[in-house]
Amino acid sequence: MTQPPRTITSRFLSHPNQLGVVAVGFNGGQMKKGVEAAPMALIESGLLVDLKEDLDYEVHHDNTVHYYEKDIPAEDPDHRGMKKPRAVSAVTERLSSQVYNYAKDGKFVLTLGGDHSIAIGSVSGTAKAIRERLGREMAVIWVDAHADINLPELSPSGNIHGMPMAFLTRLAREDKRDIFGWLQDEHIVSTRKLVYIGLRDVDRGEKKILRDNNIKAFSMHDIDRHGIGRVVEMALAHIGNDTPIHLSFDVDALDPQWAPSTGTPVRGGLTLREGDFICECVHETGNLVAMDLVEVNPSLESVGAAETIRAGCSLVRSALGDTLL
Ligand SMILES: NC(=[NH2+])NCCC[C@H](N)C(=O)O
Ligand SMILES: [Mn+2]
Ligand SMILES: [Mn+2]
Repeated sequence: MTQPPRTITSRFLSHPNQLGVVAVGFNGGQMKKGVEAAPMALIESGLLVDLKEDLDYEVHHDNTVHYYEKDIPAEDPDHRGMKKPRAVSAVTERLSSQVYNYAKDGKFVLTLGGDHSIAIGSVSGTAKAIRERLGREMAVIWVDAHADINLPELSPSGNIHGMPMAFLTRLAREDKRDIFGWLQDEHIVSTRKLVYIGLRDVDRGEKKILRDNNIKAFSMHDIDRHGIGRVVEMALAHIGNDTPIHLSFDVDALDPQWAPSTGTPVRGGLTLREGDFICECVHETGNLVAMDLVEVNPSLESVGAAETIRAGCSLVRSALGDTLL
């Protein structure tokens, strides 16, 4: 269906119709191969063409899926229980500057993962650009079955895709430059500006972190109790209407019925319609400046891969202003 041309507005972007896209084929934040193929699969299914042709975005993309082979060190022993810490650090450091380069011009930045460890790069890059450009702190809406805020020592798996929010808030810190020591003050997100939606598999240590730091979190229980409409309203009210938003969407927030092809599926999740609704509402604020879509793994559950890719495309389109009517 063709849509009437649309005026794209945003309080915090100088070029709200310009979209910088970074395709990140990285899987080193967890152990399952296949998640590196997601950006290609999403693009091949027509995502960027839709954004150009249906939604009128001017898409800036280097037509490359980045695998960062040259940045990945040969030697990468575990450190504080973290697996592949130098690889994740090097890749996210590079990604951070790629995202920053689009965001500093006032473009919207879309990062297609890859596993969720890449948010260390995308969120830090946006946060730095927003600070420089607007002198403001940015908020993060993290839609996920998981909180991804494990401290290295408390992580049950050692997989860094379960830790990005810990490094981004400085709850986890490391001085070695090649293990996230490159993260500076300008890259950091305040725990007050973080909101979760969709949680249902949170580790013991993470629950304590959420409680001790008073982090705003809406679980599936909250969604069952209040309905998705009220939950999104409360999440946005917590952030306030004067704050730029980075939306980090892990496809495993959706129920495996809608997104079976993902590395750590958890039953009892969002319907695709609820996921799209979250994205639509965040778009409607006019405050969204960046989005990640992560954890699509087309090689898992081969029957469900096309379904999962379609769900991912739908979430991105919704966040970028696609409407039903
Ligand atoms: N981005 C994700 N899918 N994260 C899953 C994390 C699972 C678990 N909490 C861990 O730390 O290992
Ligand atoms: Mn997850
Ligand atoms: Mn995640």
